[in-house]
Amino acid sequence: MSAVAFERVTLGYGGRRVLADVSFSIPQGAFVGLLGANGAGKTTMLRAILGLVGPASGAISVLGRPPTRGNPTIGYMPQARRALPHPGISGIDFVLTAAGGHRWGWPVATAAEKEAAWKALEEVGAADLARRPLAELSGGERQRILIAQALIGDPKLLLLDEPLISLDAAHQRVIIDLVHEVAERLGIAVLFCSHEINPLMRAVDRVLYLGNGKAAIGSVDEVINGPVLSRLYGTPITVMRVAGRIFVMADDIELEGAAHVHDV
Ligand SMILES: Nc1ncnc2c1ncn2[C@@H]1O[C@H](COP(=O)(O)OP(=O)(O)OP(=O)(O)O)[C@@H](O)[C@H]1O
Repeated sequence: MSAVAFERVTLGYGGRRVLADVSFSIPQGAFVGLLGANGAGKTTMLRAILGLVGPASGAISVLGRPPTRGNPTIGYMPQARRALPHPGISGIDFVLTAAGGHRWGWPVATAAEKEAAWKALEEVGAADLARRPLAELSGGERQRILIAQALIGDPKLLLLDEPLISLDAAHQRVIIDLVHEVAERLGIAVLFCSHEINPLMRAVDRVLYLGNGKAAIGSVDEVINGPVLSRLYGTPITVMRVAGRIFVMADDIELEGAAHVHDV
């Protein structure tokens, strides 16, 4: 049984297609980098796995079952710009919202919910940060709290939407190593959405690259090369490796990294 399987899946909004006839599968416990240009459909794919966007055609399976909303086997970390309810909330109260310990806006967690929240915070080494307001934390510290929230309920699949956004290279490395270590220890498959392959190279088993409505999956070498990316971008792409880093270029413009902009 795969962690995630897409069989000839088409996704879109209204009549507008985002992905067309896409098939792939992700084994349990695999660490997969989900890449693609702005608007390629990364978030839409995560939303489909969460059961929030239904396929126009084809079949999606998540740990052997069709997607359902509120699936407890999935931990989801939305993009930070969409994630925070209000800045004054403390880390522990934020994590408790995922444990079900907030009702009508009040923290009325049961002992079991509190225990689950502190356990998740400890998994990511964030228990010391948890009583501080999220607004006071650095970007890297806040990402730890968001990852802790995604770990509530002992998921078997983690969907992380751009956890590296607005982090410097050193903090990116810390977050990737943390997710890698926790996922390996707990046997969790990870779909790690990023706009750049380089920071992920130390952790990924596979890359799932989206573009032009299509997807390619495989090792870094199998996917991040001129022929495959030219197909996904619909334009001639050159892939260069310099000092262990990969540069994806169309004409003289670097496509990954600098070209990928978010309104953070
Ligand atoms: N709720 C929606 N209704 C209509 N169109 C949408 C909706 N959400 C996303 N889209 C469109 O679907 C396409 C894919 O968007 P999506 O957010 O999945 O891309 P992405 O790869 O995650 O992009 P980014 O890297 O910018 O976050 C885009 O063209 C976007 O405008």
